[in-house]
Amino acid sequence: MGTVVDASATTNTSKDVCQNHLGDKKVTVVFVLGGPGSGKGTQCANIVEHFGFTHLSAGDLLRAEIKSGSENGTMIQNMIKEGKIVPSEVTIKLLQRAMLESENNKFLIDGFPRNEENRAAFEEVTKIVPEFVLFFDCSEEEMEKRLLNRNQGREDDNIDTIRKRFKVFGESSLPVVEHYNSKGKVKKIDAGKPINEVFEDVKGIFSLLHEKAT
Ligand SMILES: Nc1ncnc2c1ncn2[C@@H]1O[C@H](COP(=O)(O)OP(=O)(O)OP(=O)(O)O)[C@@H](O)[C@H]1O
Ligand SMILES: Nc1ccn([C@@H]2O[C@H](COP(=O)(O)O)[C@@H](O)[C@H]2O)c(=O)n1
Ligand SMILES: [Mg+2]
Repeated sequence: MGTVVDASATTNTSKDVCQNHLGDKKVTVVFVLGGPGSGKGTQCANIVEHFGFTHLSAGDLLRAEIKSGSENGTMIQNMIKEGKIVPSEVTIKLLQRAMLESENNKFLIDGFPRNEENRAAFEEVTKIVPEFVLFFDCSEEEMEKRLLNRNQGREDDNIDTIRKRFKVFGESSLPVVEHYNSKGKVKKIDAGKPINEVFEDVKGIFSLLHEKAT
């Protein structure tokens, strides 16, 4: 997907790791953003394995909430089928609970914030500042191909919903990436390459973070 994110403005030169507090623990948060099918979940699994982060996918947490029989389940299911963004208070509660229940203090938050409301509400409620935003840049053509071949039984992996998700991504999620880019927080990755090549680039970024933290 063509974006206006300027790769030259993506390097965070700060030597300090952001110190955020959640309850009584210090936490490091990396937001993982990118279009539907850009490979966020795939690369998060690799980062977990190599760098000891805990992966929290907002979409997975919402799907688990549907399965749990929650009172919000039907509303969430309808929003996901339409490719729409669930109200922030619901998603933020799920993310906060997952972080508090985890024994880890390093989190990859995948697929969040997805719009300006998500971003502002998370900042307001948690006061957490992301260390950086990992942004997977991929063409719609490639993402569509990947989603139609994913075969995980997701109700939103059909061509009608996929088109709606692309529209929401362009209209609501890319502006969030732009917001963080204007603050020098975005690390953009070419996600159109094969999985192992994408991970080589991702590794470079997380190795630097690891060095900064030690
Ligand atoms: N670099 C890649 N090259 C080819 N296929 C890939 C690549 N990365 C991921 N895939 C495949 O594409 C599909 C989508 O990947 P993944 O689930 O990681 O995307 P995602 O960004 O998390 O999508 P969503 O936003 O819909 O959750 C999966 O079937 C995955 O195996
Ligand atoms: N912050 C978010 C994240 C996701 N959703 C909804 O879930 C769908 C699937 O998300 P994936 O990241 O797993 O692709 C997404 O299309 C939204 O309907 C949300 O509302 N808010
Ligand atoms: Mg995913």
